[in-house]
Amino acid sequence: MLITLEGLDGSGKTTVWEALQDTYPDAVFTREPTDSWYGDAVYRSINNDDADSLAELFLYTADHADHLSRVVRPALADDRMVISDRFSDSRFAYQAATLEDSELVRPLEYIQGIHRAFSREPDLTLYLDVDPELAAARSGSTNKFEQVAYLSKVQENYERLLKANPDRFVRVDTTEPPEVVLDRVEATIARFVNA
Ligand SMILES: Nc1ncnc2c1ncn2[C@@H]1O[C@H](COP(=O)(O)OP(=O)(O)O)[C@@H](O)[C@H]1O
Ligand SMILES: Cc1cn([C@H]2C[C@H](O)[C@@H](COP(=O)(O)OP(=O)(O)O)O2)c(=O)[nH]c1=O
Repeated sequence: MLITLEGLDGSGKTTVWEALQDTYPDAVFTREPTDSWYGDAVYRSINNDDADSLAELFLYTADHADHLSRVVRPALADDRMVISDRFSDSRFAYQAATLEDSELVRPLEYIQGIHRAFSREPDLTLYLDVDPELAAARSGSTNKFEQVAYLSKVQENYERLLKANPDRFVRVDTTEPPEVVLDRVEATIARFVNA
């Protein structure tokens, strides 16, 4: 079973992901960008304000391909629960925003198409919902993606994904304190696992 955590920067994904490690000690905890050299390349691009957005999409996608074949698919083949802090939906939401004014006609659909050929859809995606202003304040706006205007576009893309996949996504309100958010996430996962 593949469970993913998605949301804007500062939505509290990593806080939840860390806490879940105590609740599910047998699960495989992983994340994108990964800690491989592909992930290092991605972080170099994140920290480069002049990075080409299309090149960046392919760096993130290369990291995802390696993540899938090296970590995710083997764990799922062993019947392990995999919990990933960000996954393909981050590309659909973020890179569709960076590529909005590019030569691509429908960036979100284009990026989904690339993934469809080789990727694996999560079974359950927890969307940690936060407005862009709070997200930027919580994340400290430390990189080029953490600005309110950009995060608003990313949020719109996430909303499109939620609308298109109502059975896979569960929205969690993150204006509540971290322990309440964690309770909601755990209850959702428990319902899903026991269904
Ligand atoms: N529910 C919450 N309410 C208030 N602050 C939170 C909440 N969840 C996380 N935070 C704080 O917001 C910041 C960003 O959280 P983090 O888990 O790193 O988010 P993300 O991984 O989505 O970027 C951290 O300082 C964290 O302590
Ligand atoms: C995985 C992924 C991340 N990102 C962005 C979101 C973040 O701004 C940045 C780094 O991700 P991450 O380390 O998860 O940041 P945070 O904990 O602040 O949410 O990379 C993409 O644009 N596309 C992607 O496919």
